[in-house]
Amino acid sequence: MESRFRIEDPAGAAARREAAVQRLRDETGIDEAMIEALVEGFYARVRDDVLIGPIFAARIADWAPHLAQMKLFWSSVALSTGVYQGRPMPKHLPLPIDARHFDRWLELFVETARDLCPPVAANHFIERARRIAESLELGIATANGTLLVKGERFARPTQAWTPD
Ligand code: HEM
Repeated sequence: MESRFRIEDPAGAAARREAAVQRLRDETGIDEAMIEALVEGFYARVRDDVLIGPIFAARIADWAPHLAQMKLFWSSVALSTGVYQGRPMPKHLPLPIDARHFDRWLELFVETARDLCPPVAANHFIERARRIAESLELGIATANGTLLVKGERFARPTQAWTPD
């Protein structure tokens, strides 16, 4: 009855989870201080960016809670700590964004990770950021009535130029 024992052994499950988190910390060198520096550094660049900065500025009045949430998110994503409880998809579906915005977001993320983290850690963050960005873009496309095939990108129709 190995499997029943496991289900009824929350202390054992917690210990196994803790060991898995520790393995990820050891393998990647990622810790809370690195996540904090990455998140702070990344959103400083985002806020200054002409393409995606205004999208955040229009929606985030108080950055402290957003940054705190993003640190929990990256702890969960990079180290599987489970400390982030949110759902990113519904927050992004109403945003006026497409492939161009995701490309810029990723460009800034890659630059920041490479500047602030050793290569193994940077690659670990970047690989996960790419996967999540792709799934958010896919979700946004679907919500806008476009089914993307693998490798296809979501482009909103550009506004026609009119003289004023
Ligand atoms: C064009 C790209 C993106 C833009 C403009 C964008 C913008 C935003 C904005 C404005 C919020 C705050 C929403 C709110 O609180 O109402 C937000 C939240 C968030 N974003 Fe993004 N985002 C982008 C891409 C990404 C990507 C690629 C990831 C993950 C790798 C991500 C992860 C998150 C998370 C975890 C939250 C917090 C959700 C929560 O409150 O639980 N975003 N984003």
